[in-house]
Amino acid sequence: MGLLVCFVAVFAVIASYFKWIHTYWKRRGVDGPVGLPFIGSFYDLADKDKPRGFVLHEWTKKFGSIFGYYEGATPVLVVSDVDVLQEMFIKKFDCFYARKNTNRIHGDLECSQEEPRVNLFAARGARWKRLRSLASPAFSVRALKQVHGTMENSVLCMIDHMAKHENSAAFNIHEYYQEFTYDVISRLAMGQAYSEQFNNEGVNIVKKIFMRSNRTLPWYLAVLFPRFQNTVKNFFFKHESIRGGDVALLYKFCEKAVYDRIKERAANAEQEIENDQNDFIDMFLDYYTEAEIEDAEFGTTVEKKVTSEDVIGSCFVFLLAGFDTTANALAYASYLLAKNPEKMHKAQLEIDEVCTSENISYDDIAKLNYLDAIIKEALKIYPVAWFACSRECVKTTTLGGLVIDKGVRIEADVTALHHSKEIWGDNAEQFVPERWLESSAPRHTMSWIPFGAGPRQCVGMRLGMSEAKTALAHVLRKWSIVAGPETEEELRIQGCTTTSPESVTVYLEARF
Ligand code: HEM
Repeated sequence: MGLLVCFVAVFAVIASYFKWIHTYWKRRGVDGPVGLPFIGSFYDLADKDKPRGFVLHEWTKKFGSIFGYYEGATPVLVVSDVDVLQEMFIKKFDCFYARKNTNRIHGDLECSQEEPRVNLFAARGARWKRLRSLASPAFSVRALKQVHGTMENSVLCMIDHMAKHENSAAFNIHEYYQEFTYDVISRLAMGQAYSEQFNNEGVNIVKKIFMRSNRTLPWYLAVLFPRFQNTVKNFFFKHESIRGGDVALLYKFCEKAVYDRIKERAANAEQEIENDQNDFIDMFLDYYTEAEIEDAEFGTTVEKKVTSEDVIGSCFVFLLAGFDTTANALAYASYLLAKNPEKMHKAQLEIDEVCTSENISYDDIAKLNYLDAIIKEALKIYPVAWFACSRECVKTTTLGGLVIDKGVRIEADVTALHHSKEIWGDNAEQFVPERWLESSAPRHTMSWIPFGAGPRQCVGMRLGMSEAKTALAHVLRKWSIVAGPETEEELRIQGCTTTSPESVTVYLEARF
């Protein structure tokens, strides 16, 4: 009996705590969805078949450009007001330098003793600054020009694979883009020597990681008790939503690649042989140390040093981030082109005029303005990585006059921005690449943020854009992408992290 009373009392305390927490926004005069007891809106936002970006957008329509919800015990603010986003992403970056990472359960992301294997995407504070300063040179124009040949070679291999569909039955073009982007990132980041499209077991592993459901016990526990995230992580370490299953398999690839390279470099150094590798691992390992790194406070200068765990974490995130986003962007662009043949012909004319040699150089790509506009427009209509456009408040401050406490998380409703008639006019939701070529008044910098914004904007943006343009330029030079009876009337979009089309079914018609 005594035990039962205790249990009821503890339950009552927890329930009252959650009830009180769930009035956080109301107490501040901010509207929003009610959500379920304890878990708030987590369940609604964790459905793989209804990506959370769509749910958030429905709420924006109902509650306006600033509203709040609860992910378990954590208040989250959703913003689609351009000035408030500018304040958060840029002006007050010092108070919002952490990305919202609730469900990744990575432990303390600023402390290397707590979480040695952090990656650039999840890292915070001075750790993030250190990793970012190491990664950025790999994505500079100079570096991209150097790797353009390798990337174009992967495009040509994709074209060879696609050729079997020429003037033939409809097929899912998305699969080809997925093989292609995984191939590119494996070659650039992991030192894979040759193209391995349709022969790379990593592709299925990564696809499965992106298609995981978030409705799992460790995630429920982590959102319910954010203060105990680390305990949850340690207890469920081998669970597939943390470091088990496909995630463990992918980490194994990265571990092997990094440790093999460390050994190879040590052997080369002994024999005084110069390193001839030139991928991301090698670039990171130029700053390798076996000593433990003590990252200071955010805002202090960072030393360019990495541990093997940092490098493994970064390779892991490059494989994920470099694969899905660009493949999806290509699939959406292809779908829009198939549905809008007149725009496709316009792009083909531009490609024919600019790309007069067999190879398409980095400089040619820079001249393809209409193709650039097509990809931007595709990312406007279908933002693929809105979940990443988020921050966590690390120092209590204000946003748009509203007090934001440390620990509160903020998400941008990217769809609301990209589809806003106020920003883009009456044709906001239509496919109009021409809008990018008009010299009308410049739009607010937060109107289009498929790559995020501010100092934490996507580090791979240039690589993603140049990959997408090179691939589409080669495809459209050879074929027209044509819609037919099998082409989806509307795309079925899924995913808990990124938004991925289930399939994009098109025909390839030879042009010449
Ligand atoms: C069309 C392609 C891509 C899209 C739409 C995209 C989108 C995004 C977005 C929205 C963010 C969050 C930015 C923010 O918080 O402000 C991000 C971050 C990131 N992306 Fe991309 N991305 C793409 C391609 C790539 C590629 C090719 C790579 C690398 C190989 C990459 C690596 C990363 C990394 C490492 C971060 C974290 C950066 C940081 O926190 O400092 N992305 N990306």
